[in-house]
Amino acid sequence: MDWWVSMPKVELHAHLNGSIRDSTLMELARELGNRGLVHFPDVERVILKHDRSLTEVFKMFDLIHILTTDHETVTRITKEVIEDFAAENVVYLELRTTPKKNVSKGMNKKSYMEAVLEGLRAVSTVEVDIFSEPNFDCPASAAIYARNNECASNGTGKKKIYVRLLLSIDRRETTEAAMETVKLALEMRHLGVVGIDLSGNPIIGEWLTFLPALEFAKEQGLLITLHCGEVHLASLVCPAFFSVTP
Ligand SMILES: CNc1ncnc2c1ncn2[C@@H]1O[C@H](COP(=O)(O)O)[C@@H](O)[C@H]1O
Repeated sequence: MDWWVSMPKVELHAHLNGSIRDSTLMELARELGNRGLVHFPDVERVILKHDRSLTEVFKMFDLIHILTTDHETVTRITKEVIEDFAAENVVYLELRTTPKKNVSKGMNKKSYMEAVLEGLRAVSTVEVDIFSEPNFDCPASAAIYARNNECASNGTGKKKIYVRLLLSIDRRETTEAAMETVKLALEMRHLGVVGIDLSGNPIIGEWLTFLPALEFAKEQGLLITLHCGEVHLASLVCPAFFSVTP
């Protein structure tokens, strides 16, 4: 195993829908293609393209969101993403995702997050710990070679990954929708949710739209992460972000 793979790692910036396996995206696209809902060759081209511009990145996310609209798929990608990070010896993962509504699939923000939690429970290659304080006192290698090691989790012989969740507010959302996400995060605090993220296309939306929800989150003790500075114009409002001291 390459040393950089075997080295225990902390991943603090993973977007669920930005971490899906290409093979899964292709499979989902092919299924929708077979049902006539997308034109598979076009989707395939987008998925396999490298060196995307920022605009193309956000078009890609719109496409991915078309492929991952139902609860089962959200559960599947969550499971796979955790297993993939664990396979690369990530021992602590902060996974962020935007709770979504999709009336045609009977999905609301809460049921979306329940599907994510179901994905955490479905992970089989590694023990997922969303509750306990991370303990990195065990030798780093214990996280990797947990078998027969007293640092191994509950005698399962599996290595362990600590996972914490952040709920993202998409810059396309309204103040009310942002507030709904914060309230959901508060409701799910005992389930590994530690914070709120503001993300999405930086040229869309106004900082003031999200401020009430972010201030409320902060008052309630949630941690906050903010995407800022990806494009020059949007960078100009970054100093305002520090009023909520992420
Ligand atoms: C390039 N840098 C970035 N800047 C800003 N937002 C980003 C991002 N990369 C990803 N996202 C945000 O994460 C969503 C996908 O994951 P989820 O559907 O939430 O799981 C994107 O739609 C976007 O809102």
